[in-house]
Amino acid sequence: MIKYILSDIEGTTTSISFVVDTLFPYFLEQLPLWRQKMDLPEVKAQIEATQALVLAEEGKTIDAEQAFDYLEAWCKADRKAGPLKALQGIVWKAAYLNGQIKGHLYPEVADCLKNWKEKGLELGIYSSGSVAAQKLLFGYSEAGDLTPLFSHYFDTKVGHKRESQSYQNIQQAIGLPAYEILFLSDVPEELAAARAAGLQTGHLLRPGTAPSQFKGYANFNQIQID
Ligand SMILES: CSCCC(=O)C(=O)COP(=O)(O)O
Ligand SMILES: [Mg+2]
Repeated sequence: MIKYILSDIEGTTTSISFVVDTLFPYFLEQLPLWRQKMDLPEVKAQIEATQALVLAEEGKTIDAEQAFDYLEAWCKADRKAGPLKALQGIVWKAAYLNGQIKGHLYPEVADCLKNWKEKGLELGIYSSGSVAAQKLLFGYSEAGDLTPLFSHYFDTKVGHKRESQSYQNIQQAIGLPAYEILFLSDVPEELAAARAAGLQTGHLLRPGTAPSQFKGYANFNQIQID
């Protein structure tokens, strides 16, 4: 019996277009201003993390300006790199707080999440977006503040989404048997990794997503929890 629903964000609760056509352009537009703020501790930490990642991956030592160039290029390439995701969360914060951006949700998502919670299920999020960015999206969503619904938020600090060890780490953090956790995502490789860790899986087939070997659902209303 399912006791916990763990959901992906982009392509599952939220359209890919919101991320690619609203969030990423806002980040890229604001990035030149943040180059001027590279001494802020939270920005400096992500520059240093970018420098460490480039050194590890390419054996190259880069300065802070070059780190910003990498972050810009990674955003344009939709690379799910930890320092980029952390900086995006920092940059997006102002736009959520001043109402310029509201987190997109597919129409049935908020009500389904509330119904599941009322039925006694626990809810969690696992996304490549940073935990801070996840809380902004659900805290300032089109359906209001949904953050009280969630017991846990996981990002790639727990591991990458296509690796089964990440789901084992999540299962241990949640403290329920793996078969009582249902993971929802639009990406079959993520579902395969979750299944390998013993989780149940559901493939969200939002417009533009192709079916796979995993049980598919056009939207959250189709997911029956007994
Ligand atoms: C919650 S932050 C906005 C989405 C984002 O940047 C991202 O990388 C989402 O990836 P997901 O793992 O939710 O498909
Ligand atoms: Mg996704």
